[in-house]
Amino acid sequence: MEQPAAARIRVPATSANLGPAYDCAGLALSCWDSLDIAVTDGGLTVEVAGAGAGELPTDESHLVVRAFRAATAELGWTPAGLRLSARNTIPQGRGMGSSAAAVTAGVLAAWALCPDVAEVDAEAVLRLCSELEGHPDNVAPCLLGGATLSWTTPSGARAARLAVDPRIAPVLFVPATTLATHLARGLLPETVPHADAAHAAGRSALLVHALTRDPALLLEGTEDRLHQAQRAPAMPESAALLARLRADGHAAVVSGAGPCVLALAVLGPDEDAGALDAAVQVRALREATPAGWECRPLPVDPTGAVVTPLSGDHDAVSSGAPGTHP
Ligand SMILES: Nc1ncnc2c1ncn2[C@@H]1O[C@H](COP(=O)(O)OP(=O)(O)O)[C@@H](O)[C@H]1O
Ligand SMILES: N[C@@H](CCOP(=O)(O)O)C(=O)O
Repeated sequence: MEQPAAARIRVPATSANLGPAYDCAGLALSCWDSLDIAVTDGGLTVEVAGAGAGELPTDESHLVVRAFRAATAELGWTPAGLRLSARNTIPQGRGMGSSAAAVTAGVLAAWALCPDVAEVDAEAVLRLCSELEGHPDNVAPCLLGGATLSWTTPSGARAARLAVDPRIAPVLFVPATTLATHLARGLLPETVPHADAAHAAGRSALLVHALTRDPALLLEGTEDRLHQAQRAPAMPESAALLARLRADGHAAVVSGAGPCVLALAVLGPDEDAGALDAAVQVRALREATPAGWECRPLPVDPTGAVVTPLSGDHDAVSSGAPGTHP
């Protein structure tokens, strides 16, 4: 069976941690980068439109290219040349998982285009993406869609998908400023008190229950002691917004390593679920938006990464987990 010479890869933004579940929970959001990647006779061409245009490199150091090369090396394949055309809508350095999306796109492209591969191995892709990214909590929802739990074993990262309660509506607050994830990780202490570890374990377990069965518990289920306060000096506006939203009863968290803030609104008329009228909630959140920030309701992306062959004579290539588009 002939592999496609080119593929279109669509990868979603993700919000990691969701409060207490540091490095292990994440949510895919309806905001995507789309990349056309083609094998050519030689050389490397990189074009970037949208987020990062004119700023991201267009050579071998481009993150999608680096991830593609890492995957082709694992697959034992050396393509002659490569053409990459990216249309990005995920802002970089904001805590929306742009680097995980880039890594996922590059690794999936290698699997989709490699002539010796019949189908994408979802486990191998998750393992390599997590190694390249350094933690699995963004790449797991990027690949699988919805909300995921992810963890690392001696043989690599693994992930499980959660069925998110459909009343939960993510609303993202996006500042103009950026914070590199590696710098934010450097702000965290080597160790934490046992009481804080116990708090994180309890709240993370509660978070899963609240996300899947009882959204009324989201405010308590998103309480964090492991990273948000420790990183606050690097993003004081985010910390202030977070405190204000939580004091008003919104289940708000720092998105990933920040500086975006994510609020999990609970929509619908079901008072037992702690829901307010949808319009009231979204209006209240919009009114809380600081000057210079953008308030973006972003529904959960249930699908995750999508791979579409752009030529060749066989059906869409996918990991089996990521969806496919006709
Ligand atoms: N679409 C992309 N294409 C190429 N490189 C990217 C892309 N998105 C992110 N990156 C790289 O990752 C960096 C941002 O990663 P990171 O600090 O983890 O922020 P984020 O929270 O957005 O993932 C960028 O500065 C860039 O080097
Ligand atoms: N668990 C990580 C998540 C980083 O997410 P990003 O979207 O900021 O890359 C962390 O908190 O460092």
